[in-house]
Amino acid sequence: MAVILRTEGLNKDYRLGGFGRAKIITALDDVNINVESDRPVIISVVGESGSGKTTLAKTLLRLVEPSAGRAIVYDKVVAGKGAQPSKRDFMKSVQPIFQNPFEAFSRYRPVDAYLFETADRVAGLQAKEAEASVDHALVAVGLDLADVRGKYSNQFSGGELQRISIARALIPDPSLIVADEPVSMIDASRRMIIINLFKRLRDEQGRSFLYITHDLATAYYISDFVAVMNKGRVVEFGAARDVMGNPQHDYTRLLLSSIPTTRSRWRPRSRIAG
Ligand SMILES: Nc1ncnc2c1ncn2[C@@H]1O[C@H](COP(=O)(O)OP(=O)(O)OP(=O)(O)O)[C@@H](O)[C@H]1O
Repeated sequence: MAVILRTEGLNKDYRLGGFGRAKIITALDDVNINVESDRPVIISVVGESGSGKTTLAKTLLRLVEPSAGRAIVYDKVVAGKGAQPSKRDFMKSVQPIFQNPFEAFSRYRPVDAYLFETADRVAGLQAKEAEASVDHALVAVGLDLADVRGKYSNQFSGGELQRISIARALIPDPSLIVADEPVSMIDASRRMIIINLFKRLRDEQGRSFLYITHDLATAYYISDFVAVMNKGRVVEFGAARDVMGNPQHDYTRLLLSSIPTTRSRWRPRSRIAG
């Protein structure tokens, strides 16, 4: 079994204010998560605003350096002491999807230019391979190169643009995709297209996901594992059916009680390792 994601004593302190008036904000406080599996998984991180979810995502994406501890993705230390892969190797194995697809693409540059740039600079593909890889990635998200070539971000809906972001993330053939609130800016009617796409990419392409969300309903629906964060700490972590079906922590119960209608419809996936 591979260690798909493990964090060991992960800590992140932000220092605010000048000398003498400095205030320390502990965004991650001894975060320990361990997911070992022989199949790809979707791990959701839920918690209210300010609980540290984005800081965890940024740490795994190497956008912030942890103050202590380390993170392991697919058996490699990717953040903290002893981080192994070079930047390019790292970007091939862990790719991001961000909240606002309109911020990911400038309106003055055709979106396919971003895809070809990723194929060249991150995946290291030659022109012909790049063309095939970009098209393949777009087909995986329900589009193709002919739909996208030469068009600008304002010619797409938020949902389409987020699917193009996902295609971009697929081009380097990553093992883990870190998706920070990927549907919160998308029209409610189109959210499930993205959520179902994550499931399909897990099952058909073997990608694992870290899905960061406020939305417990979609977390219920797609997760194999769930981490519940509160004030920088992971207060509950485990197989989704355990955390959501039999929460042990008061904070998890509080979160769950805020969505009673969805909870009553939730059913665990039978193949979750337990
Ligand atoms: N660059 C920063 N400098 C200082 N404090 C920060 C910085 N980034 C985050 N924080 C603080 O760290 C804590 C955790 O923030 P974080 O964005 O990780 O939470 P979150 O759970 O993702 O919240 P949200 O759901 O609102 O995005 C908060 O108190 C936040 O104000």
